[in-house]
Amino acid sequence: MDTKISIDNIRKSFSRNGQRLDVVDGLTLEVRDGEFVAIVGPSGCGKSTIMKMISGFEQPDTGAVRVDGQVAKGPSPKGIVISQSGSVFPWLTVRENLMFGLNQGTAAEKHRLADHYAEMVGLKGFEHAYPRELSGGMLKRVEIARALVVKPEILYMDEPFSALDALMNLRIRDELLRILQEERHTVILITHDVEEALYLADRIMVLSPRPAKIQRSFAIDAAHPRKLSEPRFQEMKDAILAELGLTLR
Ligand SMILES: Nc1ncnc2c1ncn2[C@@H]1O[C@H](COP(=O)(O)OP(=O)(O)OP(=O)(O)O)[C@@H](O)[C@H]1O
Repeated sequence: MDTKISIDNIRKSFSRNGQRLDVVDGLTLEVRDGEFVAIVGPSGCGKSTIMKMISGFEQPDTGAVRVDGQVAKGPSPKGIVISQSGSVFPWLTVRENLMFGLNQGTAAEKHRLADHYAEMVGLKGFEHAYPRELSGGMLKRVEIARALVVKPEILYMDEPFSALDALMNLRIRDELLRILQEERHTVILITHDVEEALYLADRIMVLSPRPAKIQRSFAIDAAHPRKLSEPRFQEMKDAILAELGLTLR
């Protein structure tokens, strides 16, 4: 498979109270077209900063991020970010939210596309509902549908499910996998949830404490759905937690 995203030795520091804070310290990673890469790291190590640089919203001090071989100087139209905070407009219905990013086509075509993606994420029948009428899990589905409707080549997911309760989190993971089987996207997921990464990703990159760099990577050569209770996943989970400095007895 071809390289989709190439992250070449990126560094980032911030200045705080006149002091330099090194946040990312030489991160290098190649993501193949259609690959699902999860990045896990300890709290405050620089995960969101890394995601902002990869998605083009922040520029690295040195190094470069390339998408399809082109240096990313800003957010690429090829990718879309799904974050924890959410971006659903409360004053628009589900259908209107989904239509918002569509620039081409007639109103009827936009309706059809919006309703298709609403159905895909399990929101059929809620096209005319307002966000305040939806549960947290349904809102997250609107978020995912809003990202998918513009047919992005890359999904950048920054702790997208962390605000959901545990059960809804598990459901949404399965929906995401189902959608990715229907429409292949390249995905970068930032998470602190090792099981989420093990369940979803083709590869897991474990970050060091701040300043962040890749400490170790784990390839997961296993089909979906995955049963995380299997010994091989438990062993990998223990190894990842050990990398994060959490050794369980
Ligand atoms: N724009 C900024 N200016 C100054 N410092 C910043 C800026 N953005 C992030 N930082 C600092 O960089 C460090 C890493 O922040 P970042 O949000 O990337 O970490 P994180 O791993 O995503 O955190 P968390 O696990 O809590 O979500 C923190 O100490 C933060 O205060």
